[in-house]
Amino acid sequence: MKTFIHPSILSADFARLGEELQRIPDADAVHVDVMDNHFVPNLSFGMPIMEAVKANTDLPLDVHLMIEDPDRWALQYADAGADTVSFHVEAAQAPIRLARELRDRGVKAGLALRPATPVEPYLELLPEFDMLLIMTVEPGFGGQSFLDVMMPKVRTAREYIDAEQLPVRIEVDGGINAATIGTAFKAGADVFVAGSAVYSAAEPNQVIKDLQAALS
Ligand SMILES: O=C(CO)[C@@H](O)[C@H](O)COP(=O)(O)O
Ligand SMILES: [Fe+2]
Repeated sequence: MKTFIHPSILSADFARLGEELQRIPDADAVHVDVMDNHFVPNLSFGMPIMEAVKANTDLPLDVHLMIEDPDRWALQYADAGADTVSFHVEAAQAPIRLARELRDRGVKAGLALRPATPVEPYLELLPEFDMLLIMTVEPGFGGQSFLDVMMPKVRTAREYIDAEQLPVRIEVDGGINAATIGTAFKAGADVFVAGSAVYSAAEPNQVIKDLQAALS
């Protein structure tokens, strides 16, 4: 199975964002965490920073919206040059309509689940999506510990996606590092977000290479 490492710039130095983006040349995409202080108890950044990120990297942008009312805001991120826009099903009014609007714009649609949200009710929606984002920490902050208890959810999703032969990736987000990535991979994930593991290191790109090596 092809795998993808997506560093999260949430743990980057925002004062030097342009340079930070140049420090991860072996990343498969940049994970962009948008938080509104309502859906999660933290505020990160919105469209101006999204535009600055877009202007300072050629890597695809994997946008993770942790916001209320994504139906209202998600298309702006698509129009600003996202490769993928993931929104939380707990916050969306009309997830299928929104996924179709994103895909109509040529942008991949991702369905994100908080840790306490079961996957089973949403499996049949997956043909409408390109990615399932399974949170492996409570959304809101970088640097938290990986939740092993999410692995049955990843396995359930992997079994369904394989049985139905759906071209849907499974992204795990939160607490991914050299010690946890193998657990998530064995459960069936193929996209791995890593924020603090990458950006707290002296050489972020070496961490990306180490994570890739751990998967091979
Ligand atoms: O969406 C989120 C947090 O809500 C993540 O994308 C974090 O940014 C990942 O950070 P680490 O757990 O890897 O430090
Ligand atoms: Fe994220």
